[in-house]
Amino acid sequence: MSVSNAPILITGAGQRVGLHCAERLLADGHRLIVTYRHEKPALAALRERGALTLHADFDSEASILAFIEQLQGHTDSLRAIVHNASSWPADEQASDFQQLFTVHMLAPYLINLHCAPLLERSAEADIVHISDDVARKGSAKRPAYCASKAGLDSLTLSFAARFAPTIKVNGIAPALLMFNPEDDTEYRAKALSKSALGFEPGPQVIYQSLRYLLDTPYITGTTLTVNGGRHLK
Ligand SMILES: NC(=O)C1=CN([C@@H]2O[C@H](COP(=O)(O)OP(=O)(O)OC[C@H]3O[C@@H](n4cnc5c(N)ncnc54)[C@H](OP(=O)(O)O)[C@@H]3O)[C@@H](O)[C@H]2O)C=CC1
Ligand SMILES: Nc1nc2c(c(=O)[nH]1)N=C([C@H](O)[C@@H](O)CO)CN2
Repeated sequence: MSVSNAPILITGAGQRVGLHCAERLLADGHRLIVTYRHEKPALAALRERGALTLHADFDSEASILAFIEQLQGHTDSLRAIVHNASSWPADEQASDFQQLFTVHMLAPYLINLHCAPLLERSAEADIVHISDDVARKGSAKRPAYCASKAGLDSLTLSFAARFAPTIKVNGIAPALLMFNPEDDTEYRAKALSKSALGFEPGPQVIYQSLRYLLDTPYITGTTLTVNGGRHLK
């Protein structure tokens, strides 16, 4: 028996893009489960609007498996899983390598494998990996971050083939979406100059892409590029 109002899971939804998508999906009428690592003021509002907030730090196989067990205790179905949680070190060190691959690859890999049965109980089912356009060309400054996102793009292809036809698996690969408060004027100008469209789009372009993937039944194994035309410069 398929479940029509199964919840959507978004990881790392305490702030910025994940929070925006959580708010929009609640407004669309979806039931929602979000993960957070550090308590944030915005989480209280999500709870007031009915979202289930689960603490999760995807820093080891054990912690990821513990989250999965926690999740399975709260729901027996899922409409979608959005893998948004991510770390972006300002000054990447070799010591960051393991944690970047854990959050960007091991967490989506284990959650997808263990939670596929929950998705299978939903009439429509989607997995969406939030990647990064930088995987297209590499990153001299953040090679491990970039490689971990490239690996996530590969998981999109593999899980799309593995879970078809019951679960669609797609990705969204943004370039600049939102600056961070510490980004100075020079950095901001340089980042904006890297795209053909030249502006900071904000988190809504990820929600629009996510809505498109959730609503379109004939797309799987696809990663949407949302980069303002960086590849044209
Ligand atoms: N912002 C941008 O311009 C761009 C973003 N992207 C991608 O879009 C997505 C959203 O970006 P953005 O909103 O800026 O992301 P953030 O940098 O704001 O991080 C999102 C969340 O991930 C959580 N997180 C980080 N590490 C872990 C971990 N080990 N376990 C669990 N949660 C963790 C953080 O939790 P906490 O805060 O509690 O530590 C944070 O709230 C990301 O996947 C990002 O890589 C891609 C290109 C550009
Ligand atoms: N987890 C995060 N990943 C990324 C972020 C971020 O703030 N958090 N920011 C970027 C940059 O905007 C980059 O795309 C342009 O300089 C990339 N990934």
